[in-house]
Amino acid sequence: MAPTIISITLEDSTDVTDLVLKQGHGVKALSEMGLKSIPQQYIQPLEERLLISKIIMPQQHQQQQQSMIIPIIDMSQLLDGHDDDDDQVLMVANSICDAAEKWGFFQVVNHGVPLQVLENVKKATHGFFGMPPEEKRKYSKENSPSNNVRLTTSFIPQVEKALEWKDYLSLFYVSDDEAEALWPPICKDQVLEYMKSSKTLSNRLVQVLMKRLNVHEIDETKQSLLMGSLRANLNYYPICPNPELTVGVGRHSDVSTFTILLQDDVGGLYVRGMDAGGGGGDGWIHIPPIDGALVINIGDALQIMSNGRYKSAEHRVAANGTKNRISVPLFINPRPQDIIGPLPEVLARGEKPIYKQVLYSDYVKHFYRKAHDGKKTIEFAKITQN
Ligand SMILES: COc1cc(/C=C/C(=O)SCCNC(=O)CCNC(=O)[C@H](O)C(C)(C)COP(=O)(O)OP(=O)(O)OC[C@H]2O[C@@H](n3cnc4c(N)ncnc43)[C@H](O)[C@@H]2OP(=O)(O)O)ccc1O
Ligand SMILES: O=C(O)CCC(=O)C(=O)O
Ligand SMILES: [Fe+2]
Repeated sequence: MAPTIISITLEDSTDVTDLVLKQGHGVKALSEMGLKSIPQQYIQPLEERLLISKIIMPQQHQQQQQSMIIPIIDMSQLLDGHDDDDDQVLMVANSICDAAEKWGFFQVVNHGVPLQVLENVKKATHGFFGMPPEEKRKYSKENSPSNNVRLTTSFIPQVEKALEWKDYLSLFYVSDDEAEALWPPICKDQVLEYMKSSKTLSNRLVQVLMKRLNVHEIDETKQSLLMGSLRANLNYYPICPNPELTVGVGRHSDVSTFTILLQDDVGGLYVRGMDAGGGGGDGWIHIPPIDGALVINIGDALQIMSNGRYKSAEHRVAANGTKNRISVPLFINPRPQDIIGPLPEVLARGEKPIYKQVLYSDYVKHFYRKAHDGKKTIEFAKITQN
């Protein structure tokens, strides 16, 4: 679809807020106006920009050690119905749990989600953001018929000191009927298909991760606690005239149990590296796009339920000066009404809990109350020593 021509010039900050937020054109419209430089609202403080000096180059981490590489895991053995005691299955399961403990990030291939489903959802994302503004505006907070369908920009513009160079449509799954009635027709079927065909992968990942936590049977209550709600975000990062001054997404960890992320071939997702002692380092490692792969990252809810054993990794997205980028994270979460805390099976080994029991919707609301701030959200659930 041809880009919409917007015949206005930006003279002051009110124009930007009005155009991007109130009129719902998003940052995509700013990108398509051919600005020579980004409006001042998007200029991030120096400490939040991704400086080249902070990027850990692949050659560098190969030289440093093999153990600095974010794993790419072939899931076929796990999904092919082999016995759980099969040596190869055990090896794959161990790689998943090790990656979740060390990085909180890994990529999977042969994951069972048909590649056509992934292609369709990427195409549908472009389709949605390519619609005329008056069509997209129907899904903004002011116009959307439901809180479960929301088109917005940046992260939470009302509370952010500097905006992020991203538009996104957030779709919270309640039922097929609701999706049918309320989700944008241009992407509804493709997102539903993506959600449904990711179920086997999600179930298998959860089984494997739970086994290491001493949880051998996932009954209905546990299943719902770990993966009772689903949200898909359709992220659109348009070309940015000054990518070095802003961000696509600021440093954060997801609040999910875990996230399945589909990215296109543009690149720009970075995860925080590790220092020699295994703590968070100050370098950033690129998660390279791999055709047909999915990125898996552990979220805060699983860090809390595993009492800190699995790590919700801090990650960020760089803005891009030459290409539009899309990604489609699928957040697999507890239900809003669930109470989350360290699992009894984890504490049964005598570990002291480091997180308290919190209502998941309180946790998520706390996340949405502030701008992205690295790993600070999880402090909401920490037991404070006195
Ligand atoms: C990292 O970059 C991101 C990440 C994300 C999102 C990540 C995730 O969503 S992960 C999983 C989230 N968990 C759930 O969705 C659980 C189910 N949902 C809920 O529990 C509730 O919807 C709620 C989130 C707790 C809010 O419910 P409610 O009490 O009814 O309040 P609301 O009026 O709906 O919202 C209050 C306040 O929160 C913000 N907000 C809520 N939902 C969204 C959303 N989908 N997108 C953006 N902001 C949201 C918002 O500030 C609301 O205030 P308003 O004044 O706007 O009403 C997303 C984006 C990233 O860049
Ligand atoms: O676009 C990406 O690669 C990641 C986006 C992300 O981290 C998120 O939406 O939570
Ligand atoms: Fe994220």
